[in-house]
Amino acid sequence: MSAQVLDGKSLAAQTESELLARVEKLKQKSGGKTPILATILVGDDPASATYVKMKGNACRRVGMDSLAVEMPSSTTTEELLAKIDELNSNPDVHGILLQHPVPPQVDERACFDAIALEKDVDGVTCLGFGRMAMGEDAYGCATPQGIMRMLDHYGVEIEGKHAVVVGRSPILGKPMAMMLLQKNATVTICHSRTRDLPALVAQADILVGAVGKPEFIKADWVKEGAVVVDAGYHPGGVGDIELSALTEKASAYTPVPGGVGPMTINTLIYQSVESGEKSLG
Ligand SMILES: Nc1nc2c(c(=O)[nH]1)N[C@@H](CN(C=O)c1ccc(C(=O)N[C@@H](CCC(=O)O)C(=O)O)cc1)CN2
Repeated sequence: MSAQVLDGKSLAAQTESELLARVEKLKQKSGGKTPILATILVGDDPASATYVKMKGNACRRVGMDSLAVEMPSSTTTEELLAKIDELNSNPDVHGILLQHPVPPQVDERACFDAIALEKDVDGVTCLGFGRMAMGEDAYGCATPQGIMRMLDHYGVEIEGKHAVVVGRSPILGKPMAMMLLQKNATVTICHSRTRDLPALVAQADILVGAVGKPEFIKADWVKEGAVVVDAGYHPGGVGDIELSALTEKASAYTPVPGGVGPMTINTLIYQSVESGEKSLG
């Protein structure tokens, strides 16, 4: 039997029409004000510029505004911290997105953590992560939260399942593992020093590829009937998992493109609308 496609593109589009109505309602209630997402792009990485542009466009599609901040590749940590401080104090800004990666001289963790919790709609602060991991209220990190929203939408059962997350990055693998744990999965986190990765992947009822290497996870490692989530996107339109050979073997999978990527942006926008509602509504 062929696998169910967990279609992030269509779910994101469907959610955008709901968000458009919510923003419209907010405008009426607040005398024409809209939620505003500040996007910060540091340096000239073309892929990052594309993603930030996509985020600005998504804001406009739901009737929100974005405030695009662009800083040169010579930016220092202090300069970026000063900009984040300014945005934290700006009452018209409801969310702040600092695009990753920043140039190497910048202390990215310090800058992420400088974002005020109530404006951390991308879910990148340690405080937000800690609160989420403890089951407290916080905006989830955009990509793993987008994956959780997609699993929920498509009715994928998580409780009691063995979830294997391959990757442990601060804005993907680690929060992904905690979110799955919060939903009562039994979670294994694998990384570059994991021994016998194929054997662990083979145990996954839910497999998340978050390793950042093209087709690193091979189709023949994957258990028959697994739910396969590919959070990678690489040139040539491939993800972290050898997906082409899985369309029959998995029970469900996220395509690349059109799976996790659109849900990342949609979750950022969703959480920005929520933040706008908290302060304008
Ligand atoms: N501060 C952050 N930085 C980064 C994040 C993040 O969530 N927060 N994630 C990635 C990049 N990213 C968003 O920033 C991102 C990557 C890919 C996509 C996407 O929609 N991809 C499409 C295909 C791309 C295309 O058509 O050109 C897809 O998968 O269908 C969205 C967002 C790193 N940085």
